[in-house]
Amino acid sequence: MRCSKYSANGNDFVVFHSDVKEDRTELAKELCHRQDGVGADGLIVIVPNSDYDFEWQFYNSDGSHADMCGNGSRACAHYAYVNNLASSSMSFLTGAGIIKAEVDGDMVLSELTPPKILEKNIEINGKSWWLIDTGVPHLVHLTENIEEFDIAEARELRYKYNANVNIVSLDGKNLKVRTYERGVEDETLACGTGMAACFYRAYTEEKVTNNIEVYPKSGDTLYLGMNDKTITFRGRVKKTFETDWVL
Ligand SMILES: N[C@H](CCC[C@H](N)C(=O)O)C(=O)O
Repeated sequence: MRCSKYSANGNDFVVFHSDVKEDRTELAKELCHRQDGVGADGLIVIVPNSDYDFEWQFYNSDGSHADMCGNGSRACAHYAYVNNLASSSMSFLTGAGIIKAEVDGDMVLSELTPPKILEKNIEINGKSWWLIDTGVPHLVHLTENIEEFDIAEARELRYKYNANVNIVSLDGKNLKVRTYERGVEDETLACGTGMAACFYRAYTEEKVTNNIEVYPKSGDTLYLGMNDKTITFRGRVKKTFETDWVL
């Protein structure tokens, strides 16, 4: 069975496809373990679907299921295309709904599900958070200093709101984002739905225009824009390893 490792701007995933949709919680924990396994932030398994190009199963590295993963959707689309599971333009079923993706070489664009502002102005310790759903829940705080990311505070908020936790700062007309990811239980080098939530808050508050660049912890460049009601998310993905692995 083909099994690939992808990095989507530092957010990394093990990806394979199977005819069988089954619980892979334990496999996700094993494969994602940084020392005893392949090492990744998540596991993506592509399975057949009668209505769309395919369906996916997404697991965080702790084995928890998540409905959506922005970076994972781009890695998954690239894997599906290069393994002839879909054409370069595809639609696939996730826990958050249908995701459309377009593969152009190593650049992949995902159209995320319509963002939803769940709560505004959650005042905690002098910070004002918005809770935004971009396929999974994200707390977003607009900061002056992106270097000041209090991981302990982020971890506390992650459990209190069962959400990923992001800080975002303006960088000219673009944005810098840092994310503490639920299910990885640490800061990751990039979080796609997190960048989308940060973009959506800044855009809603008219602090940025449409179609901007967003720079995650890895320093890579991602491109985000509003397309009527959905957020488009584009950037490079890199296949870092591949094996015809016997499961
Ligand atoms: N950890 C997230 C899922 C992965 C999100 C992130 N990797 C992305 O690129 O959107 C959660 O459990 O809500």
